[in-house]
Amino acid sequence: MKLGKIAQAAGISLPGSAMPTPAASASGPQSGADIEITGFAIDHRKVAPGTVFGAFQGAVVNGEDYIAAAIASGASAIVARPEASVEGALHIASDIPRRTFAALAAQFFGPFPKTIVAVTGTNGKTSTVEMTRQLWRMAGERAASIGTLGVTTPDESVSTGLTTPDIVTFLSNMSGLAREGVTHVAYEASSHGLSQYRNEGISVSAAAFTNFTRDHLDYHGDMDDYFAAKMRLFDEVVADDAAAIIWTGAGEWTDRVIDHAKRRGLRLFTVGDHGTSLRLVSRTPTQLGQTLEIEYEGQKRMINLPLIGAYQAENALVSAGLVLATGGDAAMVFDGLARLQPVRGRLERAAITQTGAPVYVDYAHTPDAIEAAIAALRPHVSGRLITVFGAGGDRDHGKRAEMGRIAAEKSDIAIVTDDNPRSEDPAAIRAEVLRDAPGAREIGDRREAIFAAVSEAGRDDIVLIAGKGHEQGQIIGSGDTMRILQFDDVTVAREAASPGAKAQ
Ligand SMILES: CC(=O)N[C@H]1[C@@H](OP(=O)(O)OP(=O)(O)OC[C@H]2O[C@@H](n3ccc(=O)[nH]c3=O)[C@H](O)[C@@H]2O)O[C@H](CO)[C@@H](O)[C@@H]1O[C@H](C)C(=O)N[C@@H](C)C(=O)N[C@H](CCC(=O)O)C(=O)O
Ligand SMILES: Nc1ncnc2c1ncn2[C@@H]1O[C@H](COP(=O)(O)OP(=O)(O)OP(=O)(O)O)[C@@H](O)[C@H]1O
Ligand SMILES: N[C@H](CCC[C@H](N)C(=O)O)C(=O)O
Ligand SMILES: [Mg+2]
Repeated sequence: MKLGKIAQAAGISLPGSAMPTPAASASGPQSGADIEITGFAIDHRKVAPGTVFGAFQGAVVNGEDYIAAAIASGASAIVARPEASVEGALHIASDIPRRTFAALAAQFFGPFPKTIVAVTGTNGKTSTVEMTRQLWRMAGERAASIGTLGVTTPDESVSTGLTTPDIVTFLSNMSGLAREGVTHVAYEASSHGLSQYRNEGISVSAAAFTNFTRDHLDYHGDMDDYFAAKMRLFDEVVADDAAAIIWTGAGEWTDRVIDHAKRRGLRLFTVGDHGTSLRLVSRTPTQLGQTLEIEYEGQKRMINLPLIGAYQAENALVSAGLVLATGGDAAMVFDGLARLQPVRGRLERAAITQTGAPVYVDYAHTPDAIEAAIAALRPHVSGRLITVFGAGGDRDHGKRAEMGRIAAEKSDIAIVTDDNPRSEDPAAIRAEVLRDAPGAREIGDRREAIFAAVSEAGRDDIVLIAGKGHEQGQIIGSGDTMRILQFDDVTVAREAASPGAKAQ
């Protein structure tokens, strides 16, 4: 495809073109319009002849340092800041190179599925995109989801390693899905992904907000900065006529999201106790799920959701909002809610101990999520709630003591263990988690901790294993010495619960 055609479709002017744009312009030895483009890359090691290379300043290295190497490998054009030095290829200069790159790449990779929706929020993104995919599938659509669980299509699920893949992977996945006949995609927009323009250039018909609490302050600095990253979804990423599906239970943050959506002129669709589009009138836990009374378009309905916990009801209703706001049929959506399958690693019942106590695996890795997971299980415990959890290394330190405090306060027994120590000393992470957790036990080895919890559990107790959910490994070390040791909470829980189980 010719660069001129790509740039024109993206609204970016190349030298000699009549169409100026304030954000980006191009200069270089030739106009560039006639250059035949073969691909897009953000890593110079993936550049082939005819590639457009995006040279971005990163958290670890400066991609501009690889411009010469990219040109040596055949890059035809470089998207970089105006001050970057580019010799021997067209310099597409931009003050926000990641955005300009995304806009160009999207023209190259399209067409994309017709209905694309995005979900942001501190917790609940994976659950919500997964439930949205399920609701569409039950309504007969060919649907997929992209997020922490990877790319899930009607036929398979493939891991990408990140919640929000890099822009090139994201756009090529999207076009691959379109080629497979997928028409509906729900994707997870993480704050890292949003601040790094990893998901741009496509037409997003609706965006949802689940909640906003502490996480990732290692990367974002403070809550306002973290929130601003998330708000790019509503301010810039979604289409002009998109819908904004907003959970109303997030206090002042809900009001702030509503302000952003209004300012952008989006169609507001509020969901929750105070939702005006989809109202949650009441919620009653049942043995295996919960009954939700909801009100939609003036009509009240009862839904038997086959999942436990307030948080799962919230995510399910936000998913319903996404499907309804993008043209889904109400009767099908509400019938679908009663048939939702559990999301992997989110309050997944992994085993029943020899004494009859259920063992749940959950992905809670923030203070708010630990609280939500415990609250979900509380109505189902007549004995003790035993929580096994830890905090990840090389991530927000400030959340650790808060996670410990909440787990110790809200559980009957809290066991602090390891969860992906990465480059840090695991004992030091545990010490931070234990700081405000009086009475909590410390068992560093995660397998031993799970075995201890399971052997402690009596008939009326429940065990919660939090933090790793669907993850398949324990990440130890970083850089060249990084290793991932196979570890799956569900498998270990089953081993611990089997007759004659031994930790070693
Ligand atoms: C902090 C962070 O988000 N880093 C991600 C980001 O890195 P960056 O842009 O800062 O990249 P960098 O490593 O400094 O390099 C800068 C540029 O030089 C390029 N480069 C680099 C080296 C080289 O030899 N050649 C080269 O061209 C890189 O491709 C990059 O474009 O872009 C990289 C490429 O897309 C990601 O792999 C990398 O994710 C790292 C591995 C990571 O751990 N990210 C986590 C924190 C993350 O993103 N998590 C979120 C949120 C999770 C959630 O709450 O759900 C997620 O969306 O997964
Ligand atoms: N709506 C919610 N409110 C509070 N806590 C929630 C909510 N949804 C999920 N959680 C908690 O957060 C955990 C992670 O859920 P999920 O994977 O859906 O979130 P996420 O936003 O995708 O997380 P990540 O940022 O790691 O990708 C759950 O296991 C649960 O403990
Ligand atoms: N996407 C989240 C997942 C954290 C999961 C937890 N197991 C950990 O390693 O901290 C992150 O990268 O912060
Ligand atoms: Mg996720």
